[in-house]
Amino acid sequence: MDEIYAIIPVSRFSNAKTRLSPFLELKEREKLLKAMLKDVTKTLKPVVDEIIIISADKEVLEYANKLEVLTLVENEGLNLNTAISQAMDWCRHKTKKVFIVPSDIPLISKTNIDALIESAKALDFVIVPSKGGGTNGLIIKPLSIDMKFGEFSFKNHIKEANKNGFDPVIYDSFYMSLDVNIAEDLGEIMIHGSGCETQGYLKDLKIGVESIHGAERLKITRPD
Ligand SMILES: Nc1nc2c(ncn2[C@@H]2O[C@H](COP(=O)(O)OP(=O)(O)OP(=O)(O)O)[C@@H](O)[C@H]2O)c(=O)[nH]1
Ligand SMILES: C[C@H](OP(=O)(O)O)C(=O)O
Repeated sequence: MDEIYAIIPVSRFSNAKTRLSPFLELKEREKLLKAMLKDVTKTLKPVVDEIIIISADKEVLEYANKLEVLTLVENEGLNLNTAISQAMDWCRHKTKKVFIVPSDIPLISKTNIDALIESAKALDFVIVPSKGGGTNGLIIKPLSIDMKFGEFSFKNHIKEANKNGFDPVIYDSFYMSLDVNIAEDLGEIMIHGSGCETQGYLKDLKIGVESIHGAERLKITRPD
């Protein structure tokens, strides 16, 4: 039996990062997702036994093949939580642990991923919080809790851990907490993401970032 597999759920390219649609066009959002997937898979490859990308989108799965990871076709009618459960079911007799990771955390390469994986091997439940109350990493035994991705999933995953008798360990990583959902998040990638594929793509788009001290922290710019 292997030690740990990463599971990366990926939505359809046509649904990719809809909250960025005021700022990036559909094709640009697809390219952003591809760049983020490159960063995430490159970071995970050396530290896990397998990476599984699960998606309902044929084109996403074709791209995943190019990244040389395993792919699973999501069953029809599933949502994010049930898709992850499908992937966990597929690997439950193959690996002791799964590391559930979203596709939109390109700064994962800046965190101490070896330390996270090593410490998690001896633990039942490790969770990485995201900005805004979500979950950007979960290391558990396959199917040992119900998936609660969605609104305030960090709090809900902790509840699930407690309900199932696990002692939740919180792994605090600034870089992994930064998922890319809105324009301001692109600014964080411009600030912290040197060397990342994702920053390279945003530079191609000539995305700029300025510090402002108003209702928002960052102003994101782009030439017309
Ligand atoms: N397989 C699968 N992955 C999903 C699904 N919905 C979201 N994801 C993935 O789950 C992770 C977290 O997604 P979110 O940040 O909540 O949403 P998003 O779809 O990327 O972006 P928005 O459209 O802006 O909400 C990302 O890796 C998504 O690609 C789904 O229905 N199936
Ligand atoms: C799926 C959701 O992602 P977010 O909306 O925080 O990006 C979550 O982490 O529960």
